[in-house]
Amino acid sequence: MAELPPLRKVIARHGLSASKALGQNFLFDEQLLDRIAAVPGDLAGKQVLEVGPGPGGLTRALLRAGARVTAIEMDRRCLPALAELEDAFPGQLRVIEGDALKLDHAELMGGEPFAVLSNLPYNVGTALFVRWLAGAKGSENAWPPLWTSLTLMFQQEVAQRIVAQPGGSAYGRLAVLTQWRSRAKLAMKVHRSAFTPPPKVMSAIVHVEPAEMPEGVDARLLERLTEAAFGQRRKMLRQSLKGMPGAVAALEAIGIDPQRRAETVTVGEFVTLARALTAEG
Ligand SMILES: C[S@@+](CC[C@H](N)C(=O)[O-])C[C@H]1O[C@@H](n2cnc3c(N)ncnc32)[C@H](O)[C@@H]1O
Repeated sequence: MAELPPLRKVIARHGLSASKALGQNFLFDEQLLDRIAAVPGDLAGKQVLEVGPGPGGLTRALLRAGARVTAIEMDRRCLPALAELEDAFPGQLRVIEGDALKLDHAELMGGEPFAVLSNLPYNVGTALFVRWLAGAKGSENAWPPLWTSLTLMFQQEVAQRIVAQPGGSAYGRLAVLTQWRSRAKLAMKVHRSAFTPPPKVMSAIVHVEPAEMPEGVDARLLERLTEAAFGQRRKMLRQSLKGMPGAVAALEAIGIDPQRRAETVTVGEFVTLARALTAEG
């Protein structure tokens, strides 16, 4: 295996001070990076999309695991460090300079299945996550998607919202829109001190795999439903869903008490409600 210089040396050699504007917080602990790369399971020979490789800490771990990596980075200052990795792992790494929010990932990956691993600025990470959850090419019923798993670093509070169960304040739209056709788990917590510079908040890695798509449910309708229900989460459903034609009658028809609040409604119940409204509609 290629012998690589320590990441801190690479950063110093290429003058890569972390840019606040680009949301850069780098990871240097190679053992931690290897553990993150192991979250999706064996990656040997598999296609991986990494967004925001920066100086390439996670990229190295993925290459060591034998993955075939396509990495999208918008900070051109990082490209020379990434080019060194391309040389060290011939034929295993392809670096694309660009904004991941503006690229068609399925096209970039040649229409082949791929795992996604990423440590991104939190705002970009959440925007991409919502887009990946919408399925291939952002089309709501393109399920299963081309991605086989998403292993993503989030601010811990957002990670908890993704995996949340009913009954608590973390449970909301993000949990329902993730869990209705995916399995999501909190894979590991990452202390803020692991980053350079350390961010203000704690982080966590979430791992998501696509599950079977429930039949007869219009994804857009489910989105509208959760928006209305959680938009007024303290109110009873009969109040918060008043603006959605047929919703209150459908609640009664499927045996959900309209006096309940959104945060008590399970993902399965939201799916049943969306199915009833889809059939009506
Ligand atoms: C939090 S840093 C992490 C870097 C590296 N993955 C690590 O763990 O050390 C995020 C990286 O994402 C890049 N980035 C930010 N927004 C991006 C976007 N829209 N498209 C591609 N890369 C982006 C930044 O330039 C930065 O290198």
